[in-house]
Amino acid sequence: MITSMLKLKTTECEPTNHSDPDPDPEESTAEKTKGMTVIDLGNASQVLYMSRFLSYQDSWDYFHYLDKNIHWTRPTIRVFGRSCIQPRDTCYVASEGLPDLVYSGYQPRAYSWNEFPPLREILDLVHKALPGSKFNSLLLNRYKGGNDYVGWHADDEKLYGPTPEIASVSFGCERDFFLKKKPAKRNGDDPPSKRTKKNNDSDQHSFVLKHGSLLVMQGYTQRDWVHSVPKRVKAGAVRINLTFRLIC
Ligand SMILES: O=C(O)CCC(=O)C(=O)O
Ligand SMILES: [Fe+2]
Repeated sequence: MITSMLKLKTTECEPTNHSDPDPDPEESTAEKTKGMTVIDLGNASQVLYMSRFLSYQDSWDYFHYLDKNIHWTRPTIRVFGRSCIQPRDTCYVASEGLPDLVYSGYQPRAYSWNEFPPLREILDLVHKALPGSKFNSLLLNRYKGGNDYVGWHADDEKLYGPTPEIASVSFGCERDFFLKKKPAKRNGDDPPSKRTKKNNDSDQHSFVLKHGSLLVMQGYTQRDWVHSVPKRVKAGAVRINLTFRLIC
């Protein structure tokens, strides 16, 4: 039950049918226990996915709270030496006394958990679902429609350490989430035949991140893989995503 917020009116972007059967991503390679699908990416990297982490109605209540109350901004960032407006809204929440986060030349202001009690509730639920996990910061994203996206990247900032665990909770419009293996480092001594490696099916994975779902990246996923949420022109509605992280 959501205790720390008022119930808000629903909008017409909410789908009415919420009892769809929910196929497992990549059934053949995935293991599933207690509603959690585990995808082994190899070399000590793995992804967990839970499509119904939060109930349908709680998820809409959180969505409306976050959409209305978070101090969203769309900052200017630097990508490949060029300044551009980040193609989605963002906000950052972190525990006190942590080193500042800087990404793509941008240092977000860190808000306190106390300002947004529902975020603490979601954090507690994530901790419960992932025994042994400990998150102390949160990057929020709001995709206002299908033109908003996040390009290929890894969350490999030094302050997260060598094997960051990143827990991602999604609300609202479903969007694709892609994972792709980073190209192997080239060895100049290799003959040309060895330098061009064909793409393998196991080097790419895709998920449709459902309303109320939880996706977790673990192990060396940030070192060896990149991920993205591409543009989807037909995705008209808003999606909100929370990524919980631990600053060491
Ligand atoms: O929106 C998502 O699902 C992913 C967001 C993401 O990759 C990030 O904030 O680093
Ligand atoms: Fe990311």
